[in-house]
Amino acid sequence: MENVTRRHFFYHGNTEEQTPGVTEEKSNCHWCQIRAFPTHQQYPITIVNDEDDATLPSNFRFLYHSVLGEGVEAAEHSFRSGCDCADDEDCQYGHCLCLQEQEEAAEDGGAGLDDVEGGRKKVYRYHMHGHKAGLLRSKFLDSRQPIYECHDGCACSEACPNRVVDRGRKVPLQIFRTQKTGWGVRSPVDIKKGQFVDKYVGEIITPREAQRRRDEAEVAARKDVYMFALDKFTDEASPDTRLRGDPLEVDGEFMSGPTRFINHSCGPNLRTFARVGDHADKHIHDIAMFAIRDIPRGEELTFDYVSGVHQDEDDGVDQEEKKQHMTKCFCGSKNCRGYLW
Ligand SMILES: C[S@@+](CC[C@H](N)C(=O)[O-])C[C@H]1O[C@@H](n2cnc3c(N)ncnc32)[C@H](O)[C@@H]1O
Repeated sequence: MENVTRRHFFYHGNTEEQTPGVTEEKSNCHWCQIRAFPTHQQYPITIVNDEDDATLPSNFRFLYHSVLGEGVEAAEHSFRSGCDCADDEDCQYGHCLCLQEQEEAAEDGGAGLDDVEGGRKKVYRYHMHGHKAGLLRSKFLDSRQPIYECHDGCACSEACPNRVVDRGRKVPLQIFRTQKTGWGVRSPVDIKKGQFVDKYVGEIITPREAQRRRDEAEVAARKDVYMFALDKFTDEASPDTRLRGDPLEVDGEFMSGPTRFINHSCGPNLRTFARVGDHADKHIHDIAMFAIRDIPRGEELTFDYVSGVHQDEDDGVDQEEKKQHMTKCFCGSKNCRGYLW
């Protein structure tokens, strides 16, 4: 048990007057932090270690939502907009305001435009009906296009089929001690191909702050594994000035959710997707993780840390010399590339 948890284990219900320091202890306790998640009863996060005496880093704090760092702001209310589809069924066609750019992106990238029903183009990403409802459709599992969803600024209901990430995580997760790669994550329930698992949350920071943190880190690449650039909509020609220049980044090293403990695999079972709700918040878009195949309960969840990043083998540096400074990959998959970075 973690020291801080052990200290206040018997004083959970006590007030500060009864047990001075209890408030601070609770706020630093990982168990109290995950118990405070609104999804705790239905989809709890658990932490187990059957391998050694390690505990989660004491300077780590669980977050349910990302927090905005200094100099980072969400859009003003007057810039916000949502769709006006009064009928949830309508949020699958190209005329839904939330999906209009998805249609354009689909035309650009070739993945997305779909069936035409009664002359109306269906552009939704998720299965809408039947036992697959809510699952990302197979043809998009390889897509690099962002996912556009309806949100609380829309006229459709909370049950709208195009609000999968918006409704949040629907699977319990367990952070567990692995044999070779520190902490990892698994689920005590089966996860279906195309199912949304969770978002990567953390502190959203400016590019300047991100660079400062990299410079401060002993090994920049080691810091990089906790940082996600929110660059999906970066465009020098964008009329939205927040989308020009270097993007904001999410740092999950010291504040994040359970996905911060997901390890890398060269043959992963999850993939990350950029997801946006209100289009005014593209600069702080979500990083959403979906299963790319059926995952039986208990199997470790993994994603490819360097997916889509071109690694040049012939960069002029002696490969053997380079390997001495690289981190060995223990993913064990048959296509393992051997090194993390
Ligand atoms: C984002 S963290 C994942 C959680 C981490 N295992 C922990 O205990 O906090 C990334 C770090 O986990 C380790 N790791 C993740 N995947 C790995 C792999 N396939 N092989 C070796 N180490 C891995 C590396 O130390 C890496 O810097």
